[in-house]
Amino acid sequence: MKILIDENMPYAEALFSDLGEVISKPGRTMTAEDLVDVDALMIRSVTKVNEALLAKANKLKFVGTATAGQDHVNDALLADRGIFFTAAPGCNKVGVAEYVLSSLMVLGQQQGFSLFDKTVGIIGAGNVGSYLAKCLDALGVRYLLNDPLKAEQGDPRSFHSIEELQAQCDVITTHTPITREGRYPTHHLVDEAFLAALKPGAILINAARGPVVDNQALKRALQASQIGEGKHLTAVLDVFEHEPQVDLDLLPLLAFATPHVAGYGLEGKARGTTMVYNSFCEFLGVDKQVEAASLLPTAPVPYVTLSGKWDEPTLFSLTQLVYDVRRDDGLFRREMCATQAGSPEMASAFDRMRKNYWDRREYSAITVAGEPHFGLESLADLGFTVEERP
Ligand SMILES: NC(=O)C1=CN([C@@H]2O[C@H](COP(=O)(O)OP(=O)(O)OC[C@H]3O[C@@H](n4cnc5c(N)ncnc54)[C@H](O)[C@@H]3O)[C@@H](O)[C@H]2O)C=CC1
Ligand SMILES: O=C(O)C(=O)[C@H](O)COP(=O)(O)O
Repeated sequence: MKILIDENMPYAEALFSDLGEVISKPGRTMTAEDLVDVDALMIRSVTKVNEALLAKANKLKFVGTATAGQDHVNDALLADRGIFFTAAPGCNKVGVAEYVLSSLMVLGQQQGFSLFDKTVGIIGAGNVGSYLAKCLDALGVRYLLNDPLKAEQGDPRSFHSIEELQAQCDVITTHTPITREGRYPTHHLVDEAFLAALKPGAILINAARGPVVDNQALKRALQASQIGEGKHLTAVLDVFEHEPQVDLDLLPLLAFATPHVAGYGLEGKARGTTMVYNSFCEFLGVDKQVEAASLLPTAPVPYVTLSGKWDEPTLFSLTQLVYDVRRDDGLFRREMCATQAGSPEMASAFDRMRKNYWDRREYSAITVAGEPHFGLESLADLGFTVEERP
């Protein structure tokens, strides 16, 4: 059996080699030719599964994407051809939420505000949005959810309109799929009118898909902010319209910019790979299942002892010890600015940074020890592993 995998899928080569012959290729440039005689295809978000890719897929029975988003896969086409399809919903929700928290805490330090005083608007209350809400609950930060689809499905949480978010929220963060059809399309959900309706000084974060935000409208709004006109907006983008190409006029206007790595924790990638692997084993009727946690190394700083009840600066230190968005932002700007807009070098640099991504961890990789009254419960709710000491 031949199994073709994206080379940017940690742990996949070792796991899938147990089941067949593994061929590993860059996901973005896979072609129809690569699928000749291939039985199973394991991908990430950069491989478009469409008619063109499947043109020579004479043996393909299984496609697995180790990602939450599925917009790169024509699932109806796979169903038509009788090819089994599986994804990894929720695999990287923790990484994305921790990306948002890092961005907000660093911005708080830079701009002189406390996250605890802010109201956060979460658009899209699925796996990522709900996990972020759980983290904000742990910290006691106010938030409003917007998700008309969940509201219509009878989800018992309290949902708010976009207008309410725009009027009340200091931060708006998008966690929807990219959709162009239906009653609630998300393509350019954040457009000129959306931006114009935000509170002055608002922060916008997009770690969903690039085209959820109209990048040209955002650029105009940020340019206006810079010359003292408009709303004084701040924007953080992990995803871009037309990536792996990046608008070099937009880049300097962003507070933080990263190459689609918000969900790139090692835990999240291991979950994505194992979810697909476990599903493939079930599909084959092979009695094997792998726990993502069993694949993970110990974190560089696995244990921290608190000397007292945590406060905001301590929370900052603890969370940034795990993930500081400035690390990715700095490298990304250097890499992008060394290339020409629209060039193949820019695309290569974008993908290289993702392929060679560092071993970023999630909060759970650190055990925080302290006395029971040090506020360990909130840290546990935020995702840290905690150890109570008498
Ligand atoms: N930057 C990154 O590294 C990552 C990006 N993503 C992106 O984030 C998206 C969300 O991820 P998950 O939460 O795991 O997906 P999910 O499918 O669990 O949740 C998406 C939510 O968005 C809601 N939604 C759809 N259209 C909406 C609209 N017009 N307005 C408000 N809400 C709407 C849905 O009802 C659903 O509850 C993914 O589809 C993917 O595109 C996901 C993981 C990592
Ligand atoms: O899961 C998703 O959806 C994502 O956006 C991925 O985290 C992006 O990573 P790649 O699949 O492009 O490596």
